[in-house]
Order: sequence, then C-alpha cells, then structure tokens
Amino acid sequence: MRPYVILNAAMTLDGKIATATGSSEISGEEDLRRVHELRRECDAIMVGINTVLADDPRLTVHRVDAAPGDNPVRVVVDSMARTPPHFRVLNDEAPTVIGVSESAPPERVAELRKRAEVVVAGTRRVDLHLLLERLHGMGIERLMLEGGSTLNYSMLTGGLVDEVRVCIAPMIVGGRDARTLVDGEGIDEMADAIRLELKRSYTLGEDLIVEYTVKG
Ligand SMILES: NC(=O)c1ccc[n+]([C@@H]2O[C@H](COP(=O)([O-])OP(=O)(O)OC[C@H]3O[C@@H](n4cnc5c(N)ncnc54)[C@H](O)[C@@H]3O)[C@@H](O)[C@H]2O)c1
Ligand SMILES: Nc1nc(=O)c(N)c(NC[C@H](O)[C@H](O)[C@H](O)COP(=O)(O)O)[nH]1
Repeated sequence: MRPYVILNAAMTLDGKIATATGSSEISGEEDLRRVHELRRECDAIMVGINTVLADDPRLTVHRVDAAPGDNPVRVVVDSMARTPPHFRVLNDEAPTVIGVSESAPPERVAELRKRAEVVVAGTRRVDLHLLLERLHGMGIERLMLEGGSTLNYSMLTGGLVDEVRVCIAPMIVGGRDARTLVDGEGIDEMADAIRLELKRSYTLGEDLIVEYTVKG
C-alpha cells in the first residue's frame, strides 16, 4: 500500500521549472495560494534533495490560514543524507522524514536523526516504492510531490503518481541546461510515454492551471 500521490509544479510555457542558474519564481500570487491550499489538504509534501539545496524551502502551509496541526509531514528524498542540518526543512514547524539509502555516511545520518525521522530505503539511491510504503505505514494517505525534475521522473516512471497538476505561467526562458517539469533519462519511444487524462483547466490571474490523472 502507498499514499495517493499528486505531482504539483509551476513551469514556464517552455516547460522550465527553474532557469539554468536556479531562479524559480514562476507561480503568480493566486497560484501560490492554490499550492498552499493543496499542501493543507495533504498528509505529506515530498521533494528531492536538489530542491532543498537550491531553494531552502519551508514546505509548510504559510500563504493561507492554517492551524499548527495543518502542516503536512515534510519528506526529503536524500540518498546520501546531504540535507544541511540548519536548513528550514528541519526546523520545528512540522515533522520531517528524510529518506536515505544504505550508502549514506553514518555520521550524517546520526546528525539528521536529531532533527528528523530517517527512513533507510534502497542501497545506493532511495527506493521510492519502499519509502512510499513506509510513509503509508506512518499514516500518510495523501502525498503532494513538489519536484524537482529528477524526482518527478523517477516517481512517474515508477508508476507512483496518480495526478499531475501544473501551473503554466506566461513566461519563456529557454536554456538547454534549465530544469524542465520532468527530466531524468527520458523515455525513448513516444509509444511508451506516460499517458494522462485532462480533468480540468482554468486560469488563475495570468496563469493557466491544468489538472490530469495518470492513466494506469
Ligand atoms: N517550479 C517548480 O514547481 C519547482 C518545484 C520544485 C523544484 N523546482 C526546481 O527544481 C530544481 C531541482 O530539481 P532537480 O531535478 O535538480 O532535483 P530534485 O529536487 O528532483 O532532486 C533529485 C535528487 O534526489 C536524489 N534522489 C535519491 N533517490 C532518488 C530517486 N530514486 N529518484 C530521483 N532522485 C533521487 C538524487 O540525489 C537526485 O539527484 C531546483 O532548481 C528547484 O528550484 C521547481
Ligand atoms: N508551485 C510552485 N511554484 C513556483 O513558482 C515554485 N518555484 C515552486 N517551487 C516548489 C519548491 O518546493 C519551492 O522550493 C517551494 O515552493 C519553496 O517555498 P516554501 O518555503 O516551501 O513555501 N512551486
């Protein structure tokens, strides 16, 4: 058993979720409120370690009203336990789970255990199936996946995503080194693409929101 997973992201019209230099303010004000409402409805928010290192996110509900207990559990996928102990994802605003692999240096794991629950899953990379199973065992039934591109790819190709919600902002930045909604190794044949079904589309200010379910 695993949680129901909603992938949420904001991208430019050309599919970038950050520029090559890591600048990533894409969503408009209204979309950011939508994101935080979605955070409030979920039991956990999951991101990859590169997103933590790039943005130092809080991963809490802070743009809409929230009672202290409304903050979801924060989950970082971090094979080598590189989450810096002073980063905001480890503050006391919400509980945090760090998913590491068996290859993570024990001294860094011990340091993280002072501030978070550490789940060891996988030998070199985090085994996402196993991590999600463990999260479900902790009572997490609805999980919001907030990127980045590399984790999005692994989660989608692992068959671990149920819905995709994307904010398309009216911006274009280009750049072959800029992260896109989904990177990773990529699928070779279009016939093998992950198929989605469009459920809803609407505008929020200048942004276009598109919501899909992933076909099983
Ligand atoms: N616009 C948005 O909605 C949005 C959202 C999130 C992140 N971002 C941006 O995305 C960028 C980071 O994306 P990224 O692709 O570099 O990194 P990421 O956040 O997807 O982290 C990927 C890393 O996670 C670790 N990992 C461990 N096990 C893994 C597994 N099984 N599968 C995949 N990764 C695994 C690896 O170290 C891997 O390099 C940042 O610039 C950030 O600002 C944008
Ligand atoms: N929906 C969305 N629109 C954006 O324009 C953007 N840059 C992100 N990025 C998601 C990523 O996880 C960010 O790191 C957090 O949004 C940081 O913000 P918080 O401190 O957690 O509120 N997400």
